[in-house]
Amino acid sequence: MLLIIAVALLGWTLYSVFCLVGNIRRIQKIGIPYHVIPCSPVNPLWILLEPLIFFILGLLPFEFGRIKHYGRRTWQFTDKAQSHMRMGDAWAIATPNEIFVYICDADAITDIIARRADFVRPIELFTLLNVFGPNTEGADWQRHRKIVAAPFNESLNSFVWREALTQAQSMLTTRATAGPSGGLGTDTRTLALNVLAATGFKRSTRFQSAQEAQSEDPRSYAQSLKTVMLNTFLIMLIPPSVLKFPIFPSWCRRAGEAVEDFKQHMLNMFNTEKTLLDQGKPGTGTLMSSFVRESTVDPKSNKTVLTLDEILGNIYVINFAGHDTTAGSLTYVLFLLAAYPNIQEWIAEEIRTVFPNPDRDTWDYKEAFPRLKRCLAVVLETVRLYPPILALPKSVAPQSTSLRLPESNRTIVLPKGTVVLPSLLAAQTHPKYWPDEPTTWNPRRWIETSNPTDATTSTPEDHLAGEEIMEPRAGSYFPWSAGVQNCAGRKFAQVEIVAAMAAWFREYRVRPVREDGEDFEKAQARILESTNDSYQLLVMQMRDPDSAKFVWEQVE
Ligand code: HEM
Repeated sequence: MLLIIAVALLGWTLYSVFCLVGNIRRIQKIGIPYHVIPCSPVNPLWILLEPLIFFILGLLPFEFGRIKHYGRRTWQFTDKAQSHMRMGDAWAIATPNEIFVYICDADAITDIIARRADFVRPIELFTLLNVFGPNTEGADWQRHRKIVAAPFNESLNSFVWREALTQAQSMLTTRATAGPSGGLGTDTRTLALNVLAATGFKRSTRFQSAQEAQSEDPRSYAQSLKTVMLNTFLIMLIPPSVLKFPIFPSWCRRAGEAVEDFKQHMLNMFNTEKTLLDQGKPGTGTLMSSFVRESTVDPKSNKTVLTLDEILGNIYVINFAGHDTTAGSLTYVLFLLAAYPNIQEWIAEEIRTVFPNPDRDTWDYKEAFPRLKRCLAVVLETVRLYPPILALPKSVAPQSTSLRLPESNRTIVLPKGTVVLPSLLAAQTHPKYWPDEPTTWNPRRWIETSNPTDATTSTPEDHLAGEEIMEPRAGSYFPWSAGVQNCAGRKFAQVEIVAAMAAWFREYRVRPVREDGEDFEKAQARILESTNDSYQLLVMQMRDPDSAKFVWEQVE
């Protein structure tokens, strides 16, 4: 038995070395600098064992190439534009399975995003997302996208606005009464989940602190969704039916059950919508109504436009894509604002000007949102430095394809199957596109004054009215991706975070609670350090946003 295992291991190692050498030769033919790592950082087993592998690697007296840096899934987060500054606008990583080519040339990135037939989404890298139903690309993706994107309109955004104001107000009341306390990460997750459930699926939920939520039925819609979202990675790696086996600890079994509970809630919603539509009624006007309408049989082709599995898959993707991303961004926003009180004052000036009346019921989305440019600048700057998604992989689909790199005035030829990555965080922090302290969080960089007024005579209203959001160069900023495959929920997220900021900062300020002997600078450095202590589960997020303590102080 041991001999069979040893032979299999040796065979696998030799095969990996053979593939790796082949991939190195292919990169040498492309003619770009490269690094070699012995295992693909997107291999699920590698991801699962990452902490153990890096612990063992840390004990070794030598290093395999640059594996300690490039072997981590999140290496881009610490690297930012460093590798591109060292190796130029195109360089590669060779692994036994894939060649990853990183590109940081704004025009070339725009080209990659536009050439959808040449650079396709490698859905084999996204198979983990197929928990409730299939993920798609090509013609199938187009069919889904039309249906998924349809309900993301201004009427939904106005709903998001209202719900986010209500949830943020409740969060503020809870926190202001609690006094100095932690748990901010849990609060922002609750807020984001409640906004998503209410606007997308008409499941209005009252904001509850972590303690209150413990008493809620774990099988309710909100609680099962919360459990699914908190355990997404586990659920994607181990089938939920297997997770329910008694050999697993209770929290794993609960995660497996939550998938079934959530599926049952979605099926109930599906049936309710279907009954309403069958009765000739308009449906509840949610994302589910839109999907159910499309699940009917097309009389021309006699085919169902969306199958039930596809509907469940889409709902999962929206929940997954819309929850962690927005919750994480809200958390970064609050930490960064706590670290930069001057920016709190800067946005508060705008919020008070836009809303002279403190009564939130009078705050109208259509009238106010376009005027909250400083608040939007905070969102844009936060996802510039802390994007939830670090990489937007594309795979070369034809036999080979050429890519022009205008900045270094050359063209490279990429073989079929190469994974090409527009370097999102590198482009967003490269000094060639962001010359002014590119790695410092500074929302003011987003504001241009189109019509400078005389500071001594103009009113704050005049001054604010002259402010415009700066338009970054195409290909140098794409946290929501770009082109036709961009994020369907971009404005949803922006409206939600801006509304929450307006609700919080008109009358309140958030301050870090100082630890023993700390002055403000030390507290600020500690808070910024926790934003940089981030990791990637499915999207980037702070490792421990709950332990830092904050206090909310009323200023008016
Ligand atoms: C800060 C917040 C957000 C960021 C930075 C973000 C970013 C992204 C990115 C980069 C993609 C493209 C992924 C790829 O091409 O592989 C994407 C796709 C998507 N996002 Fe978002 N997202 C955010 C919030 C949301 C929200 C709130 C929703 C919905 C409520 C949402 C729904 C989607 C959907 C449905 C897709 C798939 C689009 C498609 O394939 O056609 N996102 N998002």
